[in-house]
Amino acid sequence: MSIFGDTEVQESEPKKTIVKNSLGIDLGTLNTVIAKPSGDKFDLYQIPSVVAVKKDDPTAVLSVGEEAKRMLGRTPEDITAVRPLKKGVIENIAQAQALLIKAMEIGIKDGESVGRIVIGIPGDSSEVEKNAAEEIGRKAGAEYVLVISEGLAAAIGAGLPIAEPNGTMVIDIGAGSSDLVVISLGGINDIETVRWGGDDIDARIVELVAEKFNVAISIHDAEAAKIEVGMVHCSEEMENLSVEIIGKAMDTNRPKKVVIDSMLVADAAEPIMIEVMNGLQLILERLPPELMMGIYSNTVAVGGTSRLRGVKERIFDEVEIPIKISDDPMTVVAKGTAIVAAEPLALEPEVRLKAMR
Ligand SMILES: Nc1ncnc2c1ncn2[C@@H]1O[C@H](COP(=O)(O)OP(=O)(O)OP(=O)(O)O)[C@@H](O)[C@H]1O
Repeated sequence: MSIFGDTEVQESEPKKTIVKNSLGIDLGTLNTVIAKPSGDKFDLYQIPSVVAVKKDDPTAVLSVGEEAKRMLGRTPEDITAVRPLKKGVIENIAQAQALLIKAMEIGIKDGESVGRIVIGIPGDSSEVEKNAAEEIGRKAGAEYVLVISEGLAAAIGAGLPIAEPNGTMVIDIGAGSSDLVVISLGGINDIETVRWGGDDIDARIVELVAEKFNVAISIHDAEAAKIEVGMVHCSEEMENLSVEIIGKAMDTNRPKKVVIDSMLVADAAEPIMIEVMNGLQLILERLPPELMMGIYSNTVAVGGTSRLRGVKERIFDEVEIPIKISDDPMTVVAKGTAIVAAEPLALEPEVRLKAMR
């Protein structure tokens, strides 16, 4: 269990009615983030979205979270470590349920009952996927489960004026998928989901290093290099940083040092950025002029991949919308779900109906 700060002060209004033992959960492809309302702040926890299962019975979950992640790549022959979500979509219900139960155990102390949980899932999830998430929450022991779109949750967590008619937009660039969500009058007005994200950048870095240097590197080293020196192509000049990695020479099978620089990461990120930009163009094509002013003044980027240097500049280059990168891009969805969980009035009934599309 990793607690990464329970001291952040939420800027939103103090809550009126706190529902006992309410939890917000962002069920992510890479990480599951749990936010527990605590006064006007949140206790935040994060676990890797990984479970270890028996190879011959993928529903037999042996461990979840950190412990399962440590097993990735080094499991005994009969055990495998897998992610229950792929590209933001629940792939295996039993595994996702184990993940959710773990998340609830972390957020709720022993012997306490789980009152109300709100789960954020990608906004373009099908009815089947949405029902599966609700079902999992109930099976995991929650009295009340509400599933809302991650984009709407992010907007609430970021304190955007979601109830106003002018509109706001959230650009959520995650690990497996990216959601572009327009919100007005408390509901989702339009959404475009691109099944690409930071994981794809890591995979591209591995490919580019193999092509360029004939060296195989691990996906974990690729991700670490991306986080350390990463950027995306944009019109503004960014410092070209570099990091050394030891990989395996593909011709000699010996260790070999390679240098990964920001330009290589930007090249690897380019196909993903193009997909996100195309999604943005589609949203803008459909956007009624009435919402343009709101979008122009109130667009926030969230999700871990929005931390790459140059994302803000690239978006302005492409669509001339000045965006703000969230201060807490990886926890804002969980915070938004926790606000809804703690404050039943955060989403009015008619808004709830619009919380998914
Ligand atoms: N500082 C950083 N710079 C660039 N990328 C980062 C940084 N920190 C995290 N990431 C990337 O962000 C991604 C994880 O983001 P996030 O936690 O928002 O995704 P998720 O919610 O698990 O995924 P999804 O939204 O697709 O279900 C990973 O690809 C990770 O490598």
